[in-house]
Amino acid sequence: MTQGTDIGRDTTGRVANGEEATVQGQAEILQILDNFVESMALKCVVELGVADALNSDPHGHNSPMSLSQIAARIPFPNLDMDRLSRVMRFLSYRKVFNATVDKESGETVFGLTNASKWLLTDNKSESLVPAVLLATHPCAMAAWNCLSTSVAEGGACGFSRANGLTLYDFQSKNHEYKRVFGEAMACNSRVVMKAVLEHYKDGFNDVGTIVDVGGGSGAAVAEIVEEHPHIKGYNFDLPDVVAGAPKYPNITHVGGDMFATVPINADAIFLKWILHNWSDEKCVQILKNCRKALAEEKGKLIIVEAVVRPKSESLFDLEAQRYDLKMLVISPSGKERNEEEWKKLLELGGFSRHTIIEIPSFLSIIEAFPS
Ligand SMILES: C[S@@+](CC[C@H](N)C(=O)[O-])C[C@H]1O[C@@H](n2cnc3c(N)ncnc32)[C@H](O)[C@@H]1O
Repeated sequence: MTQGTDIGRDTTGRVANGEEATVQGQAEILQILDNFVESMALKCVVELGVADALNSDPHGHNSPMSLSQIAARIPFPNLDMDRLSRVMRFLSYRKVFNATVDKESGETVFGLTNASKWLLTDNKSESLVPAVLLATHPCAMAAWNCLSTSVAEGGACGFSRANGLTLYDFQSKNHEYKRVFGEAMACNSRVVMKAVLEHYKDGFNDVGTIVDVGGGSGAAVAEIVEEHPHIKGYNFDLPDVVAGAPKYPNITHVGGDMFATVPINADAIFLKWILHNWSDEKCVQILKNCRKALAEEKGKLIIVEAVVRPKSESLFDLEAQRYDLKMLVISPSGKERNEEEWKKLLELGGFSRHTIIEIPSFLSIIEAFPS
């Protein structure tokens, strides 16, 4: 019988000493390389509605379900049960679902885990379904195939190369993609705002007026004001964006251009997921305009953005690193920044002092104060 050396194992099945590091390296690359399998399996169960099926027990017991019980709750009459069982076996191995054997029937039954609860569609502030659908959308995936060309040649980003138009021009022509993109942004905002409101409560205590610069529909500032009713809120965005924004109590929509001026004086400016879209030069312009609009004594800027860290030390550090490449692929100048880059940018924009506050999210809060 062939001894184990040709497969990198000794006779006891242990990886042979001399080859240990090489085999370990192979396994590490395979783990990174095949991460797309997890993404696509997530997409599969989201599109089939598996988590919702597992949550659809009319008595609200959420008891584990066999494959056929899941299938009965999925609206696809030609479901291939063998394929579904393999997808479920894999995602249970990856701890997205909890697979156990039912003592009475001997059948494998599946239940939700803390991870798959985020795949429920009706769990608005705790759902990542729209994020799954955007990340795995064919137009988004095609952009990644142009990553190497965009790095090798510079110029257009992966998204423009793959889809023929910049992200925003493409959305104006492709309404399905625009909807998927918009829903993913709103999903991200709901999830992040929950963390901001729960973990930055005191940060709003001494704020009388707040402006959300690039606030889109105004949903974020509306949530802040709802939670802190002593605050008067303004939502500032491009004129055509605020023209279509819904009305919220205690919120005034103001249209304008943040590169020209922020035309409202305030105690605080909220800047969520704006600066990562722009080059350093453009960011400095925005920051200087925010600085001019802030109260001299107690004014502060509340930035909500990723902070890229060199090593994985907290739950979300990998996601912040990944987001930098996501920005690289969809935008010619957008990027995520590390602590040093934030410090430099803020100083150039007129904010000499800042504190980074970690919240349970892949975004952090950066409180910045005028000099
Ligand atoms: C990525 S979205 C972020 C929206 C929101 N802050 C959030 O976190 O969901 C960027 C926003 O910046 C706005 N924006 C782009 N250019 C702008 C400008 N020159 N002046 C004001 N707002 C602008 C866009 O309309 C959009 O609503």
